[in-house]
Order: sequence, then C-alpha cells, then structure tokens
Amino acid sequence: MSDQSDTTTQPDPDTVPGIPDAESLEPTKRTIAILGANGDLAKRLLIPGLGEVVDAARDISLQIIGAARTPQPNEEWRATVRASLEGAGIGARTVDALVSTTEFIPTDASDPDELRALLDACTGSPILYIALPPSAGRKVAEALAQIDLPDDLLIAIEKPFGDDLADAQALNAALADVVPEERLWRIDHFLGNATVLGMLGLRFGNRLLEAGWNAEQIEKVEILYDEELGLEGRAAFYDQTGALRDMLQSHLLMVLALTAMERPDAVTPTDVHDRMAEVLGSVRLWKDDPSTARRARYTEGRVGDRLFPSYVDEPDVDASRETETLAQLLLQVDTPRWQGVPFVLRSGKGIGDPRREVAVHFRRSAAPTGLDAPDGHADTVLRMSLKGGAVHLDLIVTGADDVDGLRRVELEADPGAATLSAYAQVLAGLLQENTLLSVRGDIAEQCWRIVTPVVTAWAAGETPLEEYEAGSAGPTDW
Ligand SMILES: O=C1O[C@H](COP(=O)(O)O)[C@@H](O)[C@H](O)[C@H]1O
Repeated sequence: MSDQSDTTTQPDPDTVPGIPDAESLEPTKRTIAILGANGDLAKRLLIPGLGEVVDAARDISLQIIGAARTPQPNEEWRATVRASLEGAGIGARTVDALVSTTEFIPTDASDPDELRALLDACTGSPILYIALPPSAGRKVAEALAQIDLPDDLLIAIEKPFGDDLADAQALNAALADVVPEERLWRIDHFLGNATVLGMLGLRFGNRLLEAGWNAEQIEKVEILYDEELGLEGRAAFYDQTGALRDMLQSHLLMVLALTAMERPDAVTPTDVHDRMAEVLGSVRLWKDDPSTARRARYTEGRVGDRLFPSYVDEPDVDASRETETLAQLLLQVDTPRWQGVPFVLRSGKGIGDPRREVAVHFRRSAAPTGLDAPDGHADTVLRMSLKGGAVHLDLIVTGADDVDGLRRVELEADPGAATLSAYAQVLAGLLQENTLLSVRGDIAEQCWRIVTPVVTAWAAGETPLEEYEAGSAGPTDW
C-alpha cells in the first residue's frame, strides 16, 4: 500500500468509527483449559456456552482443553465435547472446529507441576477456568503461586465463590498473588441475563422511572427466582450448599445490587462495580434480625408430570444436614434512596408455576375517595421477568364503563430473545477481556457478609426448617 493511499482514503460510510470490520479481524487465538472438565457444569453449561460465543463471533479462534484428575482417553473426551455442543444446537462448523482441536490432559489441580504442564499445552493465549467445588479454588491458587505464569494468563472461577466470608476473603487473597483483578473473572451467569443487563437501560433510560426509583414512591421490591427443577442428581454439590448460598448469596444479591445502586457515570466495569459494591455495603438483614430469613425444603409431590421424592429421599442426600431447598431473605438498604423499603429475595426448587422476576411495587396513589380499587391492591407494579427479559407494567386505570371503578391493566414490553444465553454472554466478556460482567472481589465478599448472620443462625438451629410439597407454590404465609 502506498503512503499516499493511507493519507487520502476517505472513511467508508458503512463502517462505524472505532469498531473494526469483523471480516478484517485477525482472530484472537485463545485456549481455555477447564479444571473440573468431567463435571456436570462443564458439559451442561460451559462447553455449550463457549460454542455459542464462537458460533456468534468471527473474531475468536478457540481451543478447549479438558482437565481433571481422573484420566480420560482423548477420543472419549472429544465425543463428550461433540455431544455437549450438538445437544445445545451449536452450528456444525463450530462443532467440528472445536472438536478437532480439543484434548484431555489429566491434571491434579493442586499440583504446581501439573498446572504448569497444562498451561504449556495451551496453543493460544491461556485461560484457566476453575470449574471445581468452592473449597478447591484456594488450593489451585496456592499451587499457581508456586510457578511462573504466562503474562497473558486469564483466570476464571465459578461461583459460589468460596464457602463462606472467611473463605472468600482467603480465596481473594490467594488469587491476588497470582493475577491482578483485571485478569480475573468470577463467573455469575445471572449477570448475563437479559433482564439483569437491561436493568441499567430501563432504570436510567426512562426519566419516568428514574424519578420514582426511591423510597418515596416504592413500597417494596421482590427479587424472586423459583424453579420447577429439583435436585436433578446434583446432591454432591447442592446438599452441602443449599438455596441460600447457591442462589441468594451467589446470584440474587447481584440482581439486588443492579436494582438498588446509584447511577454510574458510565457503563464501564469500574463505574458499575463501584456503584454495586457501594450499595451492597449498605445492605443488612431487616432490622438486623436473622429470624426474618426463612428456610424450607420440599417433600414428595408432583411438579408438572414428574413425581418428586421428598428432598431427604433424593439419592445421596444426607438428611441430617438440614439443607434448605427454598430460602427467603428480608433485607434493608441503608441509603437515603431506600430508607424503610423491604427487599424480599427468594428462591426455591420444586415449585409449581414458579415466579422468576424482579417486582417493584409502587406505593398506592392517593386517589380521591370513590376511586378505590375493589381488590384493595391499587398499586402500580413493574415486573421484570428473569426468564426472557420482558417487562410488564401493571397500571391502574378507570374502567371504560365504570368511571369511578379502578381496574388493573398490564402493559408488556418484550425486547425479544437474546442471541446469546446468559452463560454465553458472560463467557463472551471473558473471551473479549471485558470484566463488566465479572463479579469483582469486594462485591463477592459483600454478598457473603450479608448472608453470614443467617448462615450462623441456621447452623445453630435458630430458625425452623419448614416443609412444602413439591409442585406447590412453597410456603405462602411468610
Ligand atoms: O447457578 C445456578 O443457577 C441455576 C438457575 O439458573 P438458570 O439460568 O439455569 O435458570 C440453579 O438451578 C442452580 O441450582 C444454580 O447452581
């Protein structure tokens, strides 16, 4: 190319300044080495999620390496990867490309030499993905601290991040010895959920909502994630974890942070994470009372066409552990914006007709006497679905033929299906080295701090473990 052509070329009107044309991009070559590759999470979520990202992006060339302590023949591993990708409907070209380059390397994740060998086998810029139980993260970090690491190494670690507050703090400290925070991704797929991502646009893109997003206008906020699913053979993980740690601590508090935080100056990782950390730092149990948190577990019942055994009769469950399958927290947010507004967080398994949404209940309007709603619930409710991203606004209007009667109508705004699943959205951030959808270390610690008094009270047996029939709505009188 001549010097002159460089200086005289006019911008192509079809190109967007600052965004390179995808066709002209040199693919970034990355290798993701998955510790815990033989686990359910890798097969069910991680590998399909990676497939989705590679399928959707033309600028990523990815090699997957499976790693676990128990050896596995390469052919068997390749078949696993293929089945996992095909089962998720990933395009044939992507499946073939990922299967042809993948391999399995038996690795003891606590052995520095074996981790070194695993990283040496990466042909692209390495990502070490720790998909192991929470208690294993620290051993991996301590082993990594003993070896020279590639400068371009990224580390990703699955949530729950540690077993409790002290463990999360120790894990953060151990990881800080290995990589700087901006090269570390704590994975929470809820951050890739369309509603959670869309919270910023909805809250700060609508002056109508922004102006009323406070205690003066809002009476209560519910963040609910009930599931029809039961244990699904995950006793090894779930029976030691329970709904409080698995869902409320790990995921729903992140949703609360985005719902309740102050306005970030810009949508950059630092600004958004600073605001999230700030608001979580102000969250406490309602009146500091652990007895406001409730727990229950399912008994035998029918969910749709499936008959669930009682949780305690599920395979590999230790009934003496008193693991809850449903947890509810009542929280207060001690910022001027939220004085006196209860935040209810709840998640349960084995629930019939489950609710999965953020519901913002506005205060009742002081309508003139004679306009009272007959059902007594004349409040406006904004409901953001946590499955699919649709937003519903339940508005109170006057009936067409009954000018002094109020009734409720529902407006729906559906942004449509996202191209990437929530999991893939978060993995795309990792592969593109954008930490916006990663959980920063101090935020992970805040989440543990908030639930710690409840963990302690429940361990001491201070709160009864109630029961609900699988397929029911769960306890309704809390
Ligand atoms: O991380 C987890 O999330 C799922 C619920 O999320 P979904 O996107 O799969 O609906 C939950 O079932 C699981 O217990 C938990 O570990």
